[in-house]
Amino acid sequence: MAAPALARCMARTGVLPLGQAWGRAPRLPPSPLPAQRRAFSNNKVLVELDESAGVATMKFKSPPVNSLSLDFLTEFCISLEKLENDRACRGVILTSAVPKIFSSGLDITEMCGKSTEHYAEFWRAVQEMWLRLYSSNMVTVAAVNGSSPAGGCLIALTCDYRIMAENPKFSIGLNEAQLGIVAPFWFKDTFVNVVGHRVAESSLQLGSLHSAPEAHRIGLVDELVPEEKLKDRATAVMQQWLALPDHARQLTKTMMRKAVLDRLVAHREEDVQNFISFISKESIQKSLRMYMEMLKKKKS
Ligand SMILES: CC/C=C\CCC/C=C/C(=O)SCCNC(=O)CCNC(=O)[C@H](O)C(C)(C)COP(=O)(O)OP(=O)(O)OC[C@H]1O[C@@H](n2cnc3c(N)ncnc32)[C@H](O)[C@@H]1OP(=O)(O)O
Repeated sequence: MAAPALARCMARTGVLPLGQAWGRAPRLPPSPLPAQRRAFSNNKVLVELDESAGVATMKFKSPPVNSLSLDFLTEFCISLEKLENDRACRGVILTSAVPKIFSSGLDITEMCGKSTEHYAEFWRAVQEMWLRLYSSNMVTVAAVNGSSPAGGCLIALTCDYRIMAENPKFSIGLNEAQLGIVAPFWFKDTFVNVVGHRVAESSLQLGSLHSAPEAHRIGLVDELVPEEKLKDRATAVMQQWLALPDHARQLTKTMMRKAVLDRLVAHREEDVQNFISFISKESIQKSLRMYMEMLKKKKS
């Protein structure tokens, strides 16, 4: 691949190949030192690590809508990898610093009118984000504090647990079909693993965006809480998960997710080529352009 974002990411962070990350020694519980907080930030995400609790909070901060651009995905992977390699961190809470939006999904402008090389680089970055998060040794909790269509929903689905603010105006779902595009098999597999085949089948075909209460009813999110309680509830859930020995939880997670992860790892390049040929079609480009125009018109 021609100087892809992930190659840069690996060069900068010394990231291990995915398979090796699984074989990593179990995390140690944090040492009983006085409470210590560390923070690091880049253009797209802000990370605060509470060393005494062993928990990091990663806040998406890419206004206006936290769209998953190539830059965002690269910075996300770098931050996640830093935490993954930090023995003081056993869990991460993903949330948004942008009011009312968790993430608007893949950045549509990255999929419109670009070169084949760009599509390949972008798609590899999307794959990498999912592979790293789905196989993370850390406990991952999504604190969904806003709308979360498509790729934004995928991020939440990829976590171990989802808590959503109970605002009925917030929606979540894999709405790709509404854009005239198709969620790839690993989006679908992740969705099926959370909500089951029947719900996933109709929701995916209709490209449904579910209101927060409906998302809870179909099991897309695990619980709803008032927005002002979201942070505290995510912290409490995290403590509950971290009360268990890491090695038992990690091995169980690996067992539950391995088949789905292995499927993409085995077909990664094929999946990139499939994305390129699909997204390059003139009919698909036209659908995406029309969708972007519709978003703009909605504003005026
Ligand atoms: C073989 C496999 C092939 C393909 C697989 C591809 C899988 C794709 C996965 C995806 O994630 S596709 C993206 C799907 N996302 C959406 O449908 C969300 C679209 N956005 C919205 O619905 C809304 O913007 C909102 C997130 C609900 C926020 O609404 P709000 O009213 O607050 O903001 P507004 O609509 O005015 O948007 C502000 C600004 O941001 C631009 N925008 C919004 N979403 C995206 C996006 N996903 N990518 C790029 N840009 C986006 C929007 O156009 C506005 O821009 P402007 O200020 O310049 O007009």
